[in-house]
Amino acid sequence: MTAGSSKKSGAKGPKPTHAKTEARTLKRKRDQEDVEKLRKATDELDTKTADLKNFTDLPLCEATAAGLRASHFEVLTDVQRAAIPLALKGKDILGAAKTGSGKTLAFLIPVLEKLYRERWTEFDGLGALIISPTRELAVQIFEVLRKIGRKHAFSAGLVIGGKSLREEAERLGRMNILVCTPGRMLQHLDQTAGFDVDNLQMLVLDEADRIMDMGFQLAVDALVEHLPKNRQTLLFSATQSKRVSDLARLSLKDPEYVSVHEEAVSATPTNLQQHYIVTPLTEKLDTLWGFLRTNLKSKIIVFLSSGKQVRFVFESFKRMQPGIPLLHLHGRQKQVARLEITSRFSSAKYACLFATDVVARGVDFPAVDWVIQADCPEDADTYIHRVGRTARYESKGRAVLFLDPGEEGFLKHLEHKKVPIQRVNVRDKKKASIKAELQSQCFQSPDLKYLGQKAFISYTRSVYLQKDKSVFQFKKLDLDGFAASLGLPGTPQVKFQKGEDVKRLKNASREAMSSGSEMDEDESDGEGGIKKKPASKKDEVRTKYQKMAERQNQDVLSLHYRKLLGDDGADDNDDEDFLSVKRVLNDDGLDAAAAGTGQSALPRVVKLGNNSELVIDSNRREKLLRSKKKLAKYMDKPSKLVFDDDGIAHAIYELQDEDGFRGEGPAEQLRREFVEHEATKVREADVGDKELAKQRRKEKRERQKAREREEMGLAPTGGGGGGGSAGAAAVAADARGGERGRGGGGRAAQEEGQEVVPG
Ligand SMILES: Nc1ncnc2c1ncn2[C@@H]1O[C@H](COP(=O)(O)OP(=O)(O)OP(=O)(O)O)[C@@H](O)[C@H]1O
Repeated sequence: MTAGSSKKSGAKGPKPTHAKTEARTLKRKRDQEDVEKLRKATDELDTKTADLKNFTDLPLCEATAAGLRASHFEVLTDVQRAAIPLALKGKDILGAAKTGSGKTLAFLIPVLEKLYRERWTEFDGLGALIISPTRELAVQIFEVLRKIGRKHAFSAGLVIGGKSLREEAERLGRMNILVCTPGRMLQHLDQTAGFDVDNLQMLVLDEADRIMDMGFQLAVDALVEHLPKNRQTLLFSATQSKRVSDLARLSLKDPEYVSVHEEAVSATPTNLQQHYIVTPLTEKLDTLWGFLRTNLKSKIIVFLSSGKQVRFVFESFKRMQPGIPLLHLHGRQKQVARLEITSRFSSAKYACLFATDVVARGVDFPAVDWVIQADCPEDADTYIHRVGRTARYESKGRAVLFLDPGEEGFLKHLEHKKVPIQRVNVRDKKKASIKAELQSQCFQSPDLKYLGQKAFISYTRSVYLQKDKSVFQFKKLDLDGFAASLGLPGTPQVKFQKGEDVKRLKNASREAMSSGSEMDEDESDGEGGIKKKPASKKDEVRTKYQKMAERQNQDVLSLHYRKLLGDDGADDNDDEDFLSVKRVLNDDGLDAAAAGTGQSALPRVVKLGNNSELVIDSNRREKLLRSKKKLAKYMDKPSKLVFDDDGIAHAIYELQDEDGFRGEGPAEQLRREFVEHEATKVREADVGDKELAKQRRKEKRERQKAREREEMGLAPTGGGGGGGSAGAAAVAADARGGERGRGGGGRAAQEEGQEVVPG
């Protein structure tokens, strides 16, 4: 019976709720049949012989197929063709394929299919967990998941920190698929009450070798502890390790090795051109500058070894305006800034991004023309991942590695890994030195000089700490030349602790997380990890040099630099730095923490007037406050002032403002009037002066005559008339000459008068 006929007869139709229930039952039945069909097709699929070209050749549910169609994915890539059928069959997979070859879809499609086939609903909780070593990569995976999973009803979430734990925790319980970074996820597993992962069907590790690297080992161990053993596990990377210990750690069951490019002649994409330039460390920035200036219409990523290098090169090049938009990205920036920069660079047509290895892996920036490795990577795997940011999927790309002559040993490692690379030279006419320009920039800006000092120390330190001494030879570094090439006025002193290990330092933050201490996910200058819990002052053993370095640099720390740090505010507690500069000041200039405790153990800043500041962070500086003389050294130079009749201070020379000057008439006329006026004054003064001089000469002569007469025994001559005239002359001179008359002729006249007045 149809709904229409029941209406006609006037009889009541079935209740709408019944219709809904019926429809739902029908749908469930259809879905069940669909799932059965898919399972059968998958079982029948012979992974060795099947001729798979397109996604439509795979046994995929309609929702996944529709998502792929809508995202314009049609033809399978090699790794997708090899991995997806095996994963659909429920196998654990260890997948390795070149950068940009489409590994993301190779694991996301099986994730969606697995949950679909299990008829996963919102009430079943977390079904799949995808782990990425960096936030950038996690965000990207999440975006691809949203695109191809748009027709599915699963809920998916991104857990990468940056929000409060509670905010994230509230949503976690409702998610079917989570994309996360290891540390943050572990935090939730440890701390979020009611977050249940017992049902988890699938665990995916993208960039697995990195995640299994020592920095994340402990986090991953702890994370896996929480997960059910009975799950499917997929591991993917462009450089896959097959370490048995790693596989045991993840409890992989008879994993299938999918290594589609193992037989390939090169480990890097065939459409990637790779070159290296031998350029001494002291000329590296010149070479980089020259390169940028000649490639203004390009999209370029420049990899540097640390966040400090990135900041210095970005800041200094920005001031010199190369003519291409500059961006910079490193692990110490706030998440919002990082995401914004990533999206700006993604959408830019021409731009240069200075970055650390935080974007070396997995990140899929569209249409990058060049990857420049200005600092030599720590190993060949890092090289392969870095160059993989260009020439992705079917596009072309070019990469250039800068090597100091001492680093040419690195080429052997590349050869061993099947990386084809050719030497090129910089054309002589393109060579130009920017040393003088950098020197002038550093001279003008203490902030830049400060960044340069930090860049110098972090670079030399990283070379010193590298394990591979065949490539990284600290002793061969021309430290003075390097410092000069950064524009620094002197060579900062560097001193290292024995037994330091660059990887351990880079990863220290991540290792710390295994202790389960309160922490937030973040990254070191390298790749993803967990922000280190700041060591207490007591725990922190600081060398004499560290203390000295702090003092050396604090005077150049200005407001501007704090602004520069801005989003990088967490800087400097990162790598047990020699130059720890961490000042959060409240209104009265006291360090917030110090003010709270009433102690001066933490640095505080004292304002000295004339806008200068002094950082007080040691007893020596504390004492300095008591001596005005010593303090004067830190103050600006005094300037002379004159006070007018109203007691208002003025500079000795004050320039009339231009408008006022112009309002008084034409400049030439004013000049003439001024000259005339001054000439009249001079003439008048001249007449007076001549008169006075004449008078003085006369008086002198008369005095002399009087003395001569006295000596000859004669009585004074001239009587009243003579005296009168002398007196009269003196009065006249006095009236004329004012002060001058009183001091000279006036007194003479009095004397003469006494002489002439009879006694
Ligand atoms: N089947 C496909 N058809 C067309 N484009 C594809 C296909 N698969 C992947 N791509 C595109 O290729 C690019 C690289 O894919 P993806 O990021 O998955 O590479 P990857 O192998 O994970 O690289 P990496 O090792 O650097 O992480 C992406 O832009 C993606 O959209």
